[in-house]
Amino acid sequence: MFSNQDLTLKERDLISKAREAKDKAYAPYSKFKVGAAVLTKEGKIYTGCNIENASFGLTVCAERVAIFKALSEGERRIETLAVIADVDEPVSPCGACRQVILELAKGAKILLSNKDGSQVIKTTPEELLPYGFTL
Ligand SMILES: O=c1ccn([C@H]2C[C@H](O)[C@@H](CO)O2)c(=O)[nH]1
Ligand SMILES: [Zn+2]
Repeated sequence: MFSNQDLTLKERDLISKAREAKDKAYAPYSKFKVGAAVLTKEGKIYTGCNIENASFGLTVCAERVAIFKALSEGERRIETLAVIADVDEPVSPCGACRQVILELAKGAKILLSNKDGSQVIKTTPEELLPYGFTL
């Protein structure tokens, strides 16, 4: 476990971009706002927030929005993914996102932050989804 001051400036910046994205979350049902930010190997940043729907199963998580935004702009090399939510302990991506991260953010550094960055977990796609399914 790390805290903000143990992180590089780049890592801190990515977490603060994720925090800004969190404020744009559309989460009228759960009221649980999540933000994510992807940094590509070329240095571009794509952000995402969770977007819910009255048909609950259609909800898309912040992580997937950020990753899909990057991929849809042609990006294929994700260096770091940061995720943040207003929680005391680092936010934990759902199973669906873990599967997507394993395939689309292969080799990336994953930063999972609590609300104020006082607790940050640095992990990997493989650690998040051991024995994950791939083709
Ligand atoms: O890592 C996570 C965990 C949850 N959510 C969203 C999905 C839903 O909108 C709300 C409550 O689960 O939070 C995310 O976006 N990312
Ligand atoms: Zn998810």
